[in-house]
Amino acid sequence: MTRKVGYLGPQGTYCEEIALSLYSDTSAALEPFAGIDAAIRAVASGEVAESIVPVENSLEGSVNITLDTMAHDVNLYITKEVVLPVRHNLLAKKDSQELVAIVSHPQALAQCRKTLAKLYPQAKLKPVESTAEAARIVASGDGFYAAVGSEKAGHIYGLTVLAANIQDNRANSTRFIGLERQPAASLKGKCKTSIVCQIHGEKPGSLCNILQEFAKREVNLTRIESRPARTGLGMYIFFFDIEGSIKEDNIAAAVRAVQAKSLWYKNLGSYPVYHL
Ligand SMILES: O=C(O)C(=O)C[C@]1(C(=O)O)C=C[C@@H](O)C=C1
Repeated sequence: MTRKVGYLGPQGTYCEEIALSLYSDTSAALEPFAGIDAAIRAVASGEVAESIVPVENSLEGSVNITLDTMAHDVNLYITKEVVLPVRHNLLAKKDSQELVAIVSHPQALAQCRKTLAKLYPQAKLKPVESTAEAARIVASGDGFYAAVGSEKAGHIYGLTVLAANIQDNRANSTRFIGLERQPAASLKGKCKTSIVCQIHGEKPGSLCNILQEFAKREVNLTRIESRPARTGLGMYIFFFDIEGSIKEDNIAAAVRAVQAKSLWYKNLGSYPVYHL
């Protein structure tokens, strides 16, 4: 049976670019989804074997819907991480008018905020589900809108590039993850491990106490992110990204110790890291 791989669609998103680079030489069938949460849930329901979704951008930080869906709504494993340098373009119809609005994924708009304010101060910024959906909307509109997206999205939807490289920072890059129902089969090369937990937060030093489990075993963390626990105001869950795989004894021991000290804990898996 053909392996199905979901991504945030429609055709022409950065998620699709990642999926194509991973699976173009195989028989995987790529399936677009209208939202990040829909792409993730499709893995949990068995509709697809894997989905590719964004998790963090170097300028704008976490993609919250990805973190929240993984923590609260599904039980899936991260099986790969792919880092993509993101170069945004302003895409419009050939006969475009003075721009009334610029549409895109909220993360993409935020990554270009200063540049867009300088170039088109009059234009309103309108968030939509993805950069390619923005290009599709602009292509079917009346010429008063432009989209922030990839050059490829411009080609697909027949738009011209009004301005290239409009991200506010040259180092703009996004981390994408593959999510599956089983943990990664192979852990070769550079790997990371992710966990999420809720800890007893009332006592002073609670977070420090958890962090010491990593420090005393010389386990390096690459990221800590907190999100609302959804159990009350001021209650948080913490995501930890760890350098290395769970096959390493010190990491396995640190993770076990953190689990034992947590009110709630979820293993998000160990996975290889790739750069495009
Ligand atoms: O809309 C897309 O093309 C996406 O793949 C989503 C997304 C994101 O959510 O971060 C991915 C990369 C860019 O950073 C901007 C948008």
